[in-house]
Amino acid sequence: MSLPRSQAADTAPSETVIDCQIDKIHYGDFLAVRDSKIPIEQKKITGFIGPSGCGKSTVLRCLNRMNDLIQTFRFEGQVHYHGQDIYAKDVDPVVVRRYIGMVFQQPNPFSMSIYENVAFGLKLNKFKGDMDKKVEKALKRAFLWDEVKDKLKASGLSLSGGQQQRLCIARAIASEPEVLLMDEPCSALDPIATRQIEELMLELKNRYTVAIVTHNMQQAMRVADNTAFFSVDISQGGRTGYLVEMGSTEQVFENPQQTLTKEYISGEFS
Ligand SMILES: Nc1ncnc2c1ncn2[C@@H]1O[C@H](COP(=O)(O)OP(=O)(O)OP(=O)(O)O)[C@@H](O)[C@H]1O
Repeated sequence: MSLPRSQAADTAPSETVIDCQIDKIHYGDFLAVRDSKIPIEQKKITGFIGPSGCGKSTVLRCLNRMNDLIQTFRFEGQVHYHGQDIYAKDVDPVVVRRYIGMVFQQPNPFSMSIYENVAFGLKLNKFKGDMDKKVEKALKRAFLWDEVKDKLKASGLSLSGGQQQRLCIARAIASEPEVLLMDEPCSALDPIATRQIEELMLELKNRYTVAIVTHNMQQAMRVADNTAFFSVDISQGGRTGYLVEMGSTEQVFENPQQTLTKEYISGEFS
C-alpha cells in the first residue's frame, strides 16, 4: 500500500496537503478535543498556538497517527492526506509516518553514532542506494554537516542540545517525508539554538510542509505562515480543546476575528 505524494513542481504553493477534520478525540472517557477543521498547506509552516491543555500536541500527533500508540486514544473524524483518509482501515500507520515525519520536544537521538542515527530510518525502509550520500544530504539540509562531518562515528548523545535536535531533524528528513510535524522543537533549547532551529525551519519549508506546536507566540509570528489558535471549553464541566480560528499568521495576530483570540493575544503581549 502506498500513499499519494505531491508532485511539487506542478502543484500550486497553497495546495492543501493534509485536511484534518476532528469530530471528537477521547482519551478513555475524557473528551480532549472536539469540532476542529485544520488544513495544512503545502510548503508552508502552520503554527498551533493556545493555552496549556487545549490539545495542540494531540491534534499534531493525529496528523501522522502517532496517537495510535496510546491505548486509550479514540479518534472520530478524518485526516485526508492528498485526499486519502490516513485513518482508513487499510492504511498502515508506519507507512503514514514515512510520508509525515515527526520531531519531538526533547531532542531524542538514539544511543548510536551520528551516522547511524541518520541512517536508521533508511535501513528500516531497506534503502539500497548510496547511504553515505543520503546521510550527508540529510545532515546538510539540517544545517549540521559542517559541525559533525569529521566525527560521524561519535555518539549522537555527545552533541549539544541544539545539535541533537538538528540531528533528529536530519533523521526525520533522511527518508524524504513530505510533511514534518514538530512538537515544541525548541522548548528544551537556549535562545541561540532556538534561533538556529527557526532559521532551519524557514529553509526546510522550501522542500517540506511543516506544522509546529509552539508555546511561544513570538516564535509563531517569526516562522509560521498560517496560525491555528486553540482554546479550552470548560462550559460542560470538562476541559475540551477546540479550534477557535485559523488563518494567515498576519491576520490571526493583527486582525483576529474571535474575541477569545484577541484576548489571548493581547494578554500575552500586554
Ligand atoms: N496520553 C494521554 N492520556 C490521557 N489524557 C491525555 C493524554 N495526552 C494528553 N491528554 C490530555 O488531553 C488534553 C490535551 O493535551 P495536549 O497535550 O494535547 O495539550 P497541549 O495544548 O499540547 O498542552 P501543553 O501546551 O500543556 O503541552 C489535556 O487535558 C491532557 O491532559
